Amino acid sequence: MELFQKYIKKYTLSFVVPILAMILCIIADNLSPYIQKILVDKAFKDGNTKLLFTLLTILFVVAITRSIAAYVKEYLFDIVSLKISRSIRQDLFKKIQSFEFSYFDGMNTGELMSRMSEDTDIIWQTISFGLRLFVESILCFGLSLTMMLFLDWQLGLACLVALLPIGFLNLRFHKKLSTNYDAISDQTAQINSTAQQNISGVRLVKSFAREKHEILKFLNINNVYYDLNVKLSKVTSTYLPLMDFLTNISLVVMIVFGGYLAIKGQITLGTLLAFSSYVLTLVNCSRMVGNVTSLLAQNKASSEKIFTILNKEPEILSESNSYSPDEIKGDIEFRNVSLKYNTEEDAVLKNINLNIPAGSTVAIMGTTGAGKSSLLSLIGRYYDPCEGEILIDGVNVKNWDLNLLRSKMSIVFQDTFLFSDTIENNIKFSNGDLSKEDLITVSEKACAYNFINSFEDGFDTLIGERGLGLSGGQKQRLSIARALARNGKILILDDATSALDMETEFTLLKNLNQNYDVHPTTFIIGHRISAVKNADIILFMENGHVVEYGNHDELLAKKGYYYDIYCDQFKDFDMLESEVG
Ligand SMILES: Nc1ncnc2c1ncn2[C@@H]1O[C@H](COP(=O)(O)OP(=O)(O)OP(=O)(O)O)[C@@H](O)[C@H]1O
Repeated sequence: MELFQKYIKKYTLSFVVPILAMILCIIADNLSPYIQKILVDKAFKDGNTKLLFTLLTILFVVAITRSIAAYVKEYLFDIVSLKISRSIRQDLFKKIQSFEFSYFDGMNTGELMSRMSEDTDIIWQTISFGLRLFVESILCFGLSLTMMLFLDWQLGLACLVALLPIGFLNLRFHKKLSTNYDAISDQTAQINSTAQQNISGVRLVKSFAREKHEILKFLNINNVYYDLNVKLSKVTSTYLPLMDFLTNISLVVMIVFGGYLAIKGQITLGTLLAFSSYVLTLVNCSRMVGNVTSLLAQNKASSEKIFTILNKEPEILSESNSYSPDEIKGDIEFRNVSLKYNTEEDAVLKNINLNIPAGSTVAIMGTTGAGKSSLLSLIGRYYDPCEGEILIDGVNVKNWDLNLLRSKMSIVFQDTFLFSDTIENNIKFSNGDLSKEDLITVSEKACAYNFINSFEDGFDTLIGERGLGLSGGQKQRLSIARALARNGKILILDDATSALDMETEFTLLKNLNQNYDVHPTTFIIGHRISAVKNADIILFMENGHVVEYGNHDELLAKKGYYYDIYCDQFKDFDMLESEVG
């Protein structure tokens, strides 16, 4: 709630005019019955036409003023609530951008989408409608009650006592709704997340003919959502009529007791008429508070979830006075580095020590799950090691300005991701200033230019959901072109050529070694000897350890893991040679 107040405070000034307009409406609403009372008691009774005309004019002016004030109030409350929800959504998006990889490992996209859309919308509705009505109803209730007590304290008090149980009921109602909305909000996130995952993985679902299973899975989640809402409906339909009943009781009290006082001559007919208007206002205010209670409860559930994210601090951050040199060389050192993704689990990297001079090409091989990607993820601080340190140009990565460090690196992840946009924009994602000439150069280097050119719209071709589908190898080459466009001093290709045929892979890797002013320190995770053999350093990883280190010739001479793979991959050639030869 503190953060919610922070946003309200931020826009305090924007609330001034709509609140004044609201107060004007409330005064107008409470003035009219009083004028009507004078109309009946003085103008009608005494046949005073001059007074009658004056009072009707005042009633007309009050009505016009109220309409204008109501317009200003509605419009400006809408504007300020839109501003607040825009601000929250923006801060939420900014916060999500600041989180490290491990945050997203434990969070699903659908849940975050719910926070950004439905939950933020609820906050908007609460401020523009719920909170406003709540405050308006309470103020209006207070003023009407004061007027009633002023006109006749006995009758006013009797109506108030009749209305008291509603306050108590409202509190209980709010509590019950809060619990229900909390569960509904979680379930909405679940629905979003399931639908989002299904749509993203629609090809997989179809290729395994798992549509029925997915429909059933969604049905179960949807049913839980339905049950929760039915439960909520039960609460609402029990409480709201009960509140209506109690509010109507006060009307009966007013009619019976007020009629009695009028017959006794203790109050005038005009007072009775004004009372009936005031009691109706009290009844409406009570109903309104009951109705918006539901929205306020919804808001409580949503804002708690949003503010849990906003209150969370990212774990991987630049230090103040961080190291931000003009240039980066690309010397990389791993000193006694170990990594754990989860504190309770075993380390996935164990005491790694490496020294990689700037400009070298390092190839990493190893069994699946050996820790190759994990090792490279430490260079750009996507994760921090649990022990040891990584130094770039002799400075611990933790002391580097994170943004600067990452802006000097290019990476192609194992899972290719391209935006639903044009090919040009996808490549330029890493460097918005890339000239047309450089766009062509990097595409050629990544062996992508020919196939891009074969498309009717060339670089303007739309890819992804809205546009043309691409093959796995084409996607990989576009991702490599995107990485090259950054022209970083550290280049990481995490199994980025796995979908390419050997010849294209060979050409691409050869291109990577040419035409640089300064060759970047390059890491290539690969499985084919042909892809790694020309590297300056080849690492072989096994179960979180670097078990072999050297160049191609050195590793062959060692007759270890690398040698075994070499023999395995080239035995067919030997067989062929011996068969042909
Ligand atoms: N984000 C993560 N959270 C938790 N564990 C992870 C995460 N990423 C990887 N791991 C685990 O760390 C270990 C090393 O994974 P890593 O991806 O580094 O291996 P790899 O050698 O690159 O494998 P592959 O060749 O299959 O890509 C594996 O046991 C994997 O399950």
